[in-house]
Amino acid sequence: MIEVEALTKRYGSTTAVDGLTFTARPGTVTGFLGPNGAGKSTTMRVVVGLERPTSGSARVGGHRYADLTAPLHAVGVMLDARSVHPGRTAYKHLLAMAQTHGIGKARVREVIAQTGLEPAAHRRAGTFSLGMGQRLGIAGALLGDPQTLILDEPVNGLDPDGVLWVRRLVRELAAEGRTVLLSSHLMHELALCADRVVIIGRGRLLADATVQDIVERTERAGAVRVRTTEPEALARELLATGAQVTPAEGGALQVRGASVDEVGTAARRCGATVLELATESGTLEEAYLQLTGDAVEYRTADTRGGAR
Ligand SMILES: Nc1ncnc2c1ncn2[C@@H]1O[C@H](COP(=O)(O)OP(=O)(O)OP(=O)(O)O)[C@@H](O)[C@H]1O
Repeated sequence: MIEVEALTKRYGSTTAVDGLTFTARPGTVTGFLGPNGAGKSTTMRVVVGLERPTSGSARVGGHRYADLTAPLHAVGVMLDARSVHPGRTAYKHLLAMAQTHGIGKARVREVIAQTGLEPAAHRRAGTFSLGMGQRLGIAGALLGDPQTLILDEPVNGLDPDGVLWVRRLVRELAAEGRTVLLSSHLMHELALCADRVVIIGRGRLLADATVQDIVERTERAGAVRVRTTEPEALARELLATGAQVTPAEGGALQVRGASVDEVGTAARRCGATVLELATESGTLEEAYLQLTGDAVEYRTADTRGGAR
């Protein structure tokens, strides 16, 4: 369990984290999202004792990280996969970590096998690809068989096989009752592997809910999309029943305030042939973009030439 409570972290005049409260629970994969500079890394660094909070607190399994006597057994952390000494082999790196906690060589070999690093175990980490470095970082996080895992961008640099492997791994870890906090900018991937998401912007909480709840809050969710041979006639028919109708992509109509059945019946009344009819559902990416629209620190001009 990770409990972040009223956490604030300032660097001089920059407030990186601003009164943030959330809990990542056992048996759950919690996705941690936010635009660049939102304060995710700072929050994770405070949780694992690399930064002191300005105010508020962060606890792992009920303890401050600094009070943990054997941190590797309590929380497995992968914050920066490149932080490995480049001259050390994967095996030596993990063995050095293991020795700080009296963990045996058998466990080192176990996590090497679990993360698919066997063929590279005796190669220097400096020669590793980004994806192999990620696997080594995850191996280090798993070493102490911890109840809580914090993984910053674990799928970054992984090939499709690796992405699938991380997805299965985090699901398995949660199924074993562990707490997994996972940051990623890959919304589609997070939607597949996270149960809940915590979304922050400018250091503040924007949303803390299940993926399903968040997706249901999108502007598109619950609307009906209909494509017909007689869009004008159907629009008139629906407007007369009090529904709201707007033009949608591909000559379709987006309808609010009427169910699929009601739209189908209205089409029959006005003699329109229905070519397509479905309830729309949003995506985590849409929900994220809607929620963080005002909290993006670094904007890029969009493809139409204007700022979003
Ligand atoms: N050591 C530091 N000194 C000064 N400012 C910092 C420091 N670390 C982070 N910041 C600032 O705090 C804010 C939050 O940064 P943080 O790295 O936590 O964001 P993030 O959500 O992890 O971003 P990203 O997705 O880009 O990794 C940013 O404005 C950043 O510039």
